[in-house]
Amino acid sequence: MSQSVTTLPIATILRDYPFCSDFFESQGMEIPQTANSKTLTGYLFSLDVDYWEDMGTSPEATLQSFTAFFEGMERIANQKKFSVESLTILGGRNKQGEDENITLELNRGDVISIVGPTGSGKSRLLADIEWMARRDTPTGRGILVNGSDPDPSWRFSIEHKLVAQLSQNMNFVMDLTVEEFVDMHAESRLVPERENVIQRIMKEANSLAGEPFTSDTPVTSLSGGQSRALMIADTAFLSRSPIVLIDEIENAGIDRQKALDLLVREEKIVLIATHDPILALMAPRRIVIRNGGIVKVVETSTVERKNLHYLQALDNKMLRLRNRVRQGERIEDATENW
Ligand SMILES: Nc1ncnc2c1ncn2[C@@H]1O[C@H](COP(=O)(O)OP(=O)(O)OP(=O)(O)O)[C@@H](O)[C@H]1O
Repeated sequence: MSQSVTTLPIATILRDYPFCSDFFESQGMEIPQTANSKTLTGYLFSLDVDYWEDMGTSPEATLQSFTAFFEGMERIANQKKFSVESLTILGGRNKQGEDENITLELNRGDVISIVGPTGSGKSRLLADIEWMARRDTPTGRGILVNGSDPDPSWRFSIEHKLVAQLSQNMNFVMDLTVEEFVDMHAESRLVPERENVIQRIMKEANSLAGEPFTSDTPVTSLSGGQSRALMIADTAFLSRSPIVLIDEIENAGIDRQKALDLLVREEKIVLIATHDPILALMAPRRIVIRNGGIVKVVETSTVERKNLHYLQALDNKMLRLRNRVRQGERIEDATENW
């Protein structure tokens, strides 16, 4: 495919593969309008020796770099075709070396929380999934994708990046606005109609975050909750990874239910390690971990789901209390109406 592209007229290349203009720009090549009807190969070989001397390269080397660039971009575009229908966790051993004795299958659109005391092994389970464990981690667990052993090379492959991980600390170090950050990400994913996608991400991120932010906000000035909200919306719309691992979102002050709904709508498999009972009950199932091992999987019952709004009301009371303390108020009515 990429070989034949170089024999197409430049105008056709730029129309059908608009990302190619980035290649020419990065090479410092300004292609005049008059060359649009020439093939890329024809144009490059029509340039004189002085031009190539100035550029410090040759038409052959430029064609070779173009072909490598084009093939790389095509590979990225083709990632869409790999679909994960199921993820299976094959039990390993707990910290005492006892068998977990479990096989757990998750399907597209499933959300499952992971609960257990501090140090019990919640993050370890997420790490096993991210690493696509093949009985080669301290837990001895195995992970299957679509019922089969994933190829070990996927661990390092950008094309098969199956897992997106949202960790507790998201620190931006780039000097970019929110819009520039999302646009850069969308561009690297070859997303068509980037403007629309950016707007959707901004809208969803703002509906998740407590405090709104605009597209010209520098990413470095986002609060913890706002960056979390941005990354969740960004993951939902731009990440091709079908599996999303979340390590704690409870402290980020974002709308947890909306965050889950958004990821589910995009048909991701979502696993959330959490100490937050509300978040744990929002998921239809929860994995209970003790002493490094999965001890059971509990389905959220109808009663639990029904009672969720009581817990949320309690949580809102705590939030109001927190805000009052933050404002410097004295709290002497805590037993009455917070
Ligand atoms: N089955 C296991 N076998 C051996 N080591 C394990 C096992 N499970 C967990 N560990 C180890 O136990 C330690 C604590 O686990 P981990 O960090 O996953 O706990 P956690 O539940 O996420 O804790 P926290 O709630 O504090 O974040 C880690 O060093 C981890 O590698």
